[in-house]
Amino acid sequence: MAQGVLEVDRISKRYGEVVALRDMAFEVRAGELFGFVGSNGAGKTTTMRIALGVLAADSGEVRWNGAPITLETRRRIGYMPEERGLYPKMKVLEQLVYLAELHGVTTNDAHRSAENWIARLGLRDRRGDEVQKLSLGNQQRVQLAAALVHEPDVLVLDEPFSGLDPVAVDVMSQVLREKASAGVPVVFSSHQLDLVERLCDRVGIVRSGSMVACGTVDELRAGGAVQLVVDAPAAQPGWAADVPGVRVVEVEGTRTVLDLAPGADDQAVLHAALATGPVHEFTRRRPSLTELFRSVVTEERVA
Ligand SMILES: Nc1ncnc2c1ncn2[C@@H]1O[C@H](COP(=O)(O)OP(=O)(O)OP(=O)(O)O)[C@@H](O)[C@H]1O
Repeated sequence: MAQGVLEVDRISKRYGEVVALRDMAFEVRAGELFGFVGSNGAGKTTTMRIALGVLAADSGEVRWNGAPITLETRRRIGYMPEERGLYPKMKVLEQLVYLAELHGVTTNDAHRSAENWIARLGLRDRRGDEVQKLSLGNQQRVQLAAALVHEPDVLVLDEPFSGLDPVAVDVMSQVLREKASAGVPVVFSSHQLDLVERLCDRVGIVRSGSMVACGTVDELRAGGAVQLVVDAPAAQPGWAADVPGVRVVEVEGTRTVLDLAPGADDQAVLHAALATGPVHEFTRRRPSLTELFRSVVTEERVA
């Protein structure tokens, strides 16, 4: 039996004519922070709702520890929905205690845990305020506390970082890292790819309802095209256009970033650059997660 693993096994889902998910598959292991990325409408929220059991898949299965998700397992998942689901008129502490109790925590433990997360997430001064009176960022901190207050075995978070200030981003990152280190599988969606790249053990890129790339950031980058960064201050636009197997990705001031097709000759690029004048930098590198993501999304638009 797969212990401490959340498995999403070829789930499909249609909304009428719209195919939201097509054989979506991945797993999140104990102790792992998994970043779930994809363009708007790619299917992230639908996947998370199905994983939590609030939405049924047309086919496929989500398993926790090798068994299909049941009502009982659902209680052990900490979920942060995209449309934040707090009671606006309820006070912060009261609300967290209530939510913990709903998950089966005793009143004493619920108080202890709620106070702990309130302190940890910088909400001490706000614990007696109605949620609706908090700023959006603080409401989001409460939402994270709500996902954590019953000390869940799995964390599924839909865009937990959106709208947070940099300090709150750091606190959120630390909490997620700690939870993962304590053996909790953590999956979260985000459009902040630099953050995902920095934070996650593995990343899944979703396109049109399916997983199109999945692995560590290094594995994904190793699968991307080799890039060259060339700083040739005297070069005119189009200086590399005649070199076979080369595509200009972007121009940053005097630096040009180029994709090299397999088998393309980097020395031919160097010759073309030297023909324009001095060359101050000539570096091979792999694409960043953001660049990989862009190329996946571009393929989506072309397809
Ligand atoms: N209740 C619904 N009724 C009809 N279509 C829906 C419904 N919910 C989602 N969809 C469609 O399913 C597809 C996947 O949507 P989903 O919300 O899962 O994407 P997402 O990756 O979370 O997007 P975003 O990054 O914008 O939050 C989209 O085409 C969306 O329009």
